Amino acid sequence: MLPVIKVTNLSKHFKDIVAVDNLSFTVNPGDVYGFLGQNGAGKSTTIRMLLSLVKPTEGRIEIFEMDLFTHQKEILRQAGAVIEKPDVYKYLTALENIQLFSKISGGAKLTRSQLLDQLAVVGLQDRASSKVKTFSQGMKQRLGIAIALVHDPKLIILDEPTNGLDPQGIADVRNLILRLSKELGKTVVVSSHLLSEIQLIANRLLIINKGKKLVEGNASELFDPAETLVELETLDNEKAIQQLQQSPWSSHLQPARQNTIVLKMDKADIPTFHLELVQMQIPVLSFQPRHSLEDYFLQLTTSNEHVAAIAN
Ligand SMILES: Nc1ncnc2c1ncn2[C@@H]1O[C@H](COP(=O)(O)OP(=O)(O)OP(=O)(O)O)[C@@H](O)[C@H]1O
Repeated sequence: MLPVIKVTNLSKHFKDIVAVDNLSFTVNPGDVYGFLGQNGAGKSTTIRMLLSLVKPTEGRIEIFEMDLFTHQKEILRQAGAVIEKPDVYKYLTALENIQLFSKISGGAKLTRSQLLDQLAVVGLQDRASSKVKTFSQGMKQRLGIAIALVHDPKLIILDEPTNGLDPQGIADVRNLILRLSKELGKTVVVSSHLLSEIQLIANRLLIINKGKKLVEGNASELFDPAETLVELETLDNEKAIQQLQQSPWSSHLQPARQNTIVLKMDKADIPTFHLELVQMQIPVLSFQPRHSLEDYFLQLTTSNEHVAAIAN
């Protein structure tokens, strides 16, 4: 399966700020690819580079197996995006807005009924003749997505699409993203600073912090509830790590965080591990299993040690 997006060693520096730092990732056809990081992590800058809105300092972006720098027009013709709040005309109706953007997009001319179908995709068919100024933020967001879809792109890129929406608006956008992927076969890249959001929609995800990749993988593996991270603090961590490295648990060791040793294991193995720590006479100060990736994500994105460990 050839990737839809292949990013290799991408970096962006704004003077002395390193917004994106040697980032590589791939998005496959049909993915809902969650792009996760806290505020300022570099998500928007990366997305802007994918859309040719910002020029990379270094690195390579291939989309649909073409180099973005040499095939910008061909690529962007097959991509749709909503970044920040969608720019819609509030004194025009939803239908007039989509008509206007359809003309601007330069794609095939769509009939009124086709445009209404596009509004139906985002659940706005009943409000086609309402002026956008009467819309909730969530409805405007969905209209923005309808506009991004008007030229029938294969790839949709959404930067924080649920930001500022109420719970109903969030659920509507989430369901829409799932439909775009499952029913219309689109590849969707969606950024968020909330793992809980991404967790519900993405089949693959990338977590970045300070412009660097922390984790990339299949959601089913990363969200596996049976997989647990055990955080361990001992009287002498260095010695404990040496002992663990010489034990059958060595393959479970993860990059250490501040004062803790981290091991990844199946939930069912925790009692045995606990017992063996005692048998190895490791003086444990604290022992904390963490079952949720969310917790791990919060730790990861605040831990410089982990970033350094991964980079090395
Ligand atoms: N045009 C710019 N000039 C200077 N610095 C910039 C510019 N754009 C982004 N940055 C910096 O790059 C870093 C990454 O910003 P970016 O907006 O990509 O992060 P983000 O993950 O999208 O965060 P948010 O969710 O808050 O938008 C930040 O430190 C930001 O201040």
